[in-house]
Amino acid sequence: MAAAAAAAAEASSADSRRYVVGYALAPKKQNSFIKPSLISRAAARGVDLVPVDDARPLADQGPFDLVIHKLYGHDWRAQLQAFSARYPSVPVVDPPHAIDRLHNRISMLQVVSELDVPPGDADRRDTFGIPSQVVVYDAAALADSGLLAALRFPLIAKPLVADGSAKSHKMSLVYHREGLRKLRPPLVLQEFVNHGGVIFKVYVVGGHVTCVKRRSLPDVSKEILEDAAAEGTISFSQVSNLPNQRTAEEYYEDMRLEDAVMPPTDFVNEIAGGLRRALGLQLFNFDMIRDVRAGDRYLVIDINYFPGYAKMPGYEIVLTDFFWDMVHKDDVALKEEEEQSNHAVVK
Ligand SMILES: Nc1ncnc2c1ncn2[C@@H]1O[C@H](COP(=O)(O)OP(=O)(O)OP(=O)(O)O)[C@@H](O)[C@H]1O
Ligand SMILES: O=P(O)(O)O[C@H]1[C@H](OP(=O)(O)O)[C@@H](OP(=O)(O)O)[C@@H](O)[C@@H](O)[C@@H]1OP(=O)(O)O
Ligand SMILES: [Mg+2]
Ligand SMILES: [Mg+2]
Repeated sequence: MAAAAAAAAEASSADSRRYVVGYALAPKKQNSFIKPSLISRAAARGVDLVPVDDARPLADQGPFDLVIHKLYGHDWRAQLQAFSARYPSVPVVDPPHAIDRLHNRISMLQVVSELDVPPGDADRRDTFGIPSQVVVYDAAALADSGLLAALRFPLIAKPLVADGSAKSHKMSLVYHREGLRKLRPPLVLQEFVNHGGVIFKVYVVGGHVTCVKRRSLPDVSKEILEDAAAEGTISFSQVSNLPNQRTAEEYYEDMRLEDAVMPPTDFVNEIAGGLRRALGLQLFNFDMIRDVRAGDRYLVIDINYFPGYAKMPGYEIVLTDFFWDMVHKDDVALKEEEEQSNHAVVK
């Protein structure tokens, strides 16, 4: 967005016009995202956040200048369609068909493999990709050694479907082949990559990108891998629950999150921008780990729609800016057109 056009649009909105953002979120998401600090920050810029009433048709509500949502299902889709038919110029963030791609852990990461990111800085050696993985639809396939030939243990088994249910977050670490027997397909078997116990979470909000570091699963030691008597499988759904030879707590005492080096900002921004374009989404985050075997190799392991933004530093400002940009899209485009035609006249 041209800075002058944005400033002009903002100045002209110093009038009393208020904008309404309708939000349709599950109760848990509403509690974590619609904080008083966000409501007041947005209100100060003329943007009011209003809940969508799930007992009434969406198209009968409003008027809204923007709709944001994280709800699924046939009925909700139909409601969004009816709304867009009645108010074609009101943006709906994000389109359900684009969100769908993130509900399957294969299609979710396929987009990373297909990403066309420019090489950027010629000196940069950092590369990115995804861990080797296969999809397993049934128990018979788990016994198929051909299918697993391409993978090296340890593996992490993830439910194929990533629909936000508690079940879809249940993971297992599988150290040995026998451990596979306990698993329940459909799932994705992905190589577990040692990454120093630190994960990078990259939050995308329209054109804004923030990368933060968090604790992750500890590395799997050589001793555990070589211990034939060790448990074949360990299940977990939250990293903090992970049992291990050394408890996660002991491990984390050794590992100082502050010491972890962040990936280069322009590298992260390019991946984030590429994903935003390829996915056609404005609100998502992705998890990235750095392979300890090659310090300049990064792997994207997860992409989430409308994640827990309240954990992102400065989330109120970032989200308010995004809402403001979305409700002023037309003003800004108009100003830019005007500016361009003025330039043309001066020439
Ligand atoms: N291939 C991998 N190698 C090493 N660690 C991994 C790998 N995949 C996942 N992990 C670890 O397991 C955790 C959970 O995996 P993942 O992020 O795929 O699950 P999720 O349930 O979709 O998470 P979220 O809560 O972010 O949606 C990661 O945060 C990371 O700590
Ligand atoms: O709030 P929700 O229920 O949507 O939970 C989301 C959670 O945000 P929260 O922090 O608000 O719990 C996200 O955490 P961060 O990656 O940002 O750390 C991430 O785990 C998403 O995958 C979850 O979405 P789901 O996949 O379960 O739909
Ligand atoms: Mg994750
Ligand atoms: Mg996820």
